[in-house]
Amino acid sequence: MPVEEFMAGWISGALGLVLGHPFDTVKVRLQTQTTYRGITDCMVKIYRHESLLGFFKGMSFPIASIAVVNSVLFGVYSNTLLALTATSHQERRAQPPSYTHVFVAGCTGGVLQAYCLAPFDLIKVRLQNQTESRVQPGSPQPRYRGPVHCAATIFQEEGPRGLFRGAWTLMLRDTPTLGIYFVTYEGLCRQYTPEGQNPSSATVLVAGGFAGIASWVTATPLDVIKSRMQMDGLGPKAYHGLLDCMVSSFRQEGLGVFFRGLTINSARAFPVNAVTFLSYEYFLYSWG
Ligand SMILES: C[N+](C)(C)CCCC[C@H](N)C(=O)O
Repeated sequence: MPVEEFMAGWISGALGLVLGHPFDTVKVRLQTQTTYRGITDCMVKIYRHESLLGFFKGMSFPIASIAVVNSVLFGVYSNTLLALTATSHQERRAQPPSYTHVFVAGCTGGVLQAYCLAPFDLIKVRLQNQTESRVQPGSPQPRYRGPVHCAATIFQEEGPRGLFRGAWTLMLRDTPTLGIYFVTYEGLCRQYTPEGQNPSSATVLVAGGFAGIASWVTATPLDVIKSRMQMDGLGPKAYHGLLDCMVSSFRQEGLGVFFRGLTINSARAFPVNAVTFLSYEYFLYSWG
């Protein structure tokens, strides 16, 4: 089984992740807390109260986990295509796979990566939602002192299954939307590349950026629900499940609730996925 795809997926994922994390923190706060009036207000408050560090809360764990998550996504995607079409990454430019195959391979990568991502994502969301200041002495201690402490506390307070809170919603969010991700990327690359050639760096950047946006736009409604389900383990339970969370969020906040974080998700998605695809293609090309 070709392993370069796994390696390239890992490194490119890490590069994209650091770039996008500040956007991600603002997004999670906007989705789960009601104290902010919008993106700018949220950014100003985080900066004033928690300094620049506030934007990077909860990042160390995703950096460690991206090794697993992104390499599973890209590795499974590429190897599923290999199984479906019998063409390796290098051969795929000359013999492009059908969009159905690309979609199926993307969904397969999506299911497996969601399973690996679930506990890491839960911890990230819990840490990002802690608003205690780290710089002011004498401010109250946050509930979780760091990722490992957070994992241990969830395990103790909510049981081993607690670590997979929101996992089902995460899988529903990621399976079709990662199919869309790869179809958009492939589609745009083919559109702007002469037949049989490799896409230029500019094409890869733009196609990757728009693939990220397309995937996040379609993922946002379930992303909101996912974040809420993940937070719903602290204190009395607010929701009976995925459907109940959707219905009661809609009743209380209207249709707009499903688009919370859409602007910031898209703004983050472009640079993150442009860099992810560019470095992925670059590594595969230079190792190939
Ligand atoms: C499927 N969903 C839209 C949730 C994620 C797709 C993009 C994955 C990328 N690592 C990123 O963080 O942007």
